[in-house]
Amino acid sequence: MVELSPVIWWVRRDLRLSDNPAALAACAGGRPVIPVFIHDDGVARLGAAPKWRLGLGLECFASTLARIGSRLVLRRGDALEVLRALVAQSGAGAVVWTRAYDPDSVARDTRVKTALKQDGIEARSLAGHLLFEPWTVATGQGAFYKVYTPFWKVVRTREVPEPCAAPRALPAPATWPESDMLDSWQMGTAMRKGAEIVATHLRVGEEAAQARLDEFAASAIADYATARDFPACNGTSRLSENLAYGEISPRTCWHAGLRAMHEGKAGAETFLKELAWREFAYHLLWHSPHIATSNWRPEWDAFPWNTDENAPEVIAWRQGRTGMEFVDAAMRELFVTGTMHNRGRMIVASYLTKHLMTHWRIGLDWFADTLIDWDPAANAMGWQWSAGSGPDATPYFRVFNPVTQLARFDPGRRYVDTWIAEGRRRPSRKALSYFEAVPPSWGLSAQDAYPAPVVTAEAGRKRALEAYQARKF
Ligand SMILES: Cc1cc2nc3c(=O)[nH]c(=O)nc-3n(C[C@H](O)[C@H](O)[C@H](O)COP(=O)(O)OP(=O)(O)OC[C@H]3O[C@@H](n4cnc5c(N)ncnc54)[C@H](O)[C@@H]3O)c2cc1C
Repeated sequence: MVELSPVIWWVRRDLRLSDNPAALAACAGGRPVIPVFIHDDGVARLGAAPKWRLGLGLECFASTLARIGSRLVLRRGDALEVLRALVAQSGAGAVVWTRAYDPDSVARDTRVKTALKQDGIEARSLAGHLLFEPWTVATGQGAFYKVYTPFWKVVRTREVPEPCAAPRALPAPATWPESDMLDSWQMGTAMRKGAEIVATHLRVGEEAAQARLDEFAASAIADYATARDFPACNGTSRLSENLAYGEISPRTCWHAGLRAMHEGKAGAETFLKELAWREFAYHLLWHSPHIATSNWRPEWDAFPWNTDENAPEVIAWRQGRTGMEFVDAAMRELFVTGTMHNRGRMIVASYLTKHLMTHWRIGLDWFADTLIDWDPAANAMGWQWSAGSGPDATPYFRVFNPVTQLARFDPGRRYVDTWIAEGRRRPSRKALSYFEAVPPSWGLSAQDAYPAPVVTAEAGRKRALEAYQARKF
């Protein structure tokens, strides 16, 4: 019997079988499916933590595929060259993938699609990473939304299709193309010894992601609207880690939120609103890709930001040694767990860009290196929102005071006591693990004295506001 020509499923940030339209499209015609992940420049450029976490996700996804009689082929190189070589080796007639929306991926995918079509290969990209394609949400005038609230008003009433079922099997080709060994990619090299510590906080893979969603929807979602603001509470879903690698689909999360809402769980609508913030971030990135690299409002180019990433106060910020407990606790949480509570992200970003008057790009780059849930859209929007330079941003003159924020959102000081060791008689295990995770070259010890503020809340605010008032725009 003549074997049907295979379909290549180009796996990217969609490490799941359930609700994966690209996976379904690949096996729809009963042709053999060759799942392939390509380590290209985009992967090479990833920061230490997301690259390492991606490697763990790939390992897990390869086992998922093996359980249904398939494999994950790993190849390294330029995406188009790799795909062309695979087509030639396997006789594949089609390539399918899930769409990405960041400018580099869009440019690469456009080039790949055009070239494959010219080669006579069917090349199809499908939705799957978002609830709504960014170009399908538009104002009455056909423009894109720059402010979240009207965006939310439009998308909240939209029908989100139910998640689709996972394929039970992916037909295997008669001969599997050769594959790199994942270990040879050394995805975790830049994490050094920190990996061992961060690893204890991860939940990797599709099953873990679904379990996380189920647990959240069964309990914490009810109090989410208030508990989500208190970093000492386990009040949020923590799904950003899995959404970042596509280990769960946003539709699956959305429908779990809708069900919880219909069951009368009070916090469910707020959860849907947060999922819509993720959509909004992609909406902005798609329509104004420069948000990832430069001030969304160009007048901010003239602002006197500090751009020296080695300035002592910036080093103190990165090391969680600013002397501002809320800021330091959050920066240490980041280093030990690979994530940071949203309240912490807003406070450390405000402190860096306002109290320390440092360019948001320095913070954005640090997050891109250290966050296991790094997301190109949410990170860019979060930093520009915090700095005041973005669309729908918090105004620059609204300076988060890290001292009053602490009193308000960590009234029992559980969060800061969890993460700061210095000066405590019995520091927590997590606070101590920070000193195990950091590079020895930082020269930090739990026995050090806790530092005095590099800039106090009042002095930093005054300096930031003076600079803002003296601005030429
Ligand atoms: C400076 C800054 C940088 C950020 N960088 C990232 C990043 O790199 N990756 C990332 O996923 N999020 C980022 N965020 C957004 C937010 O902090 C995280 O999504 C959230 O803390 C993840 O925790 P969770 O999964 O428990 O969220 P939950 O509160 O359970 O929310 C559910 C989901 O909604 C989405 N969401 C929630 N809040 C936001 C938000 N403000 N913006 C966009 N999506 C949101 C996330 O996908 C999240 O998983 C950033 C925020 C700021 C202020």
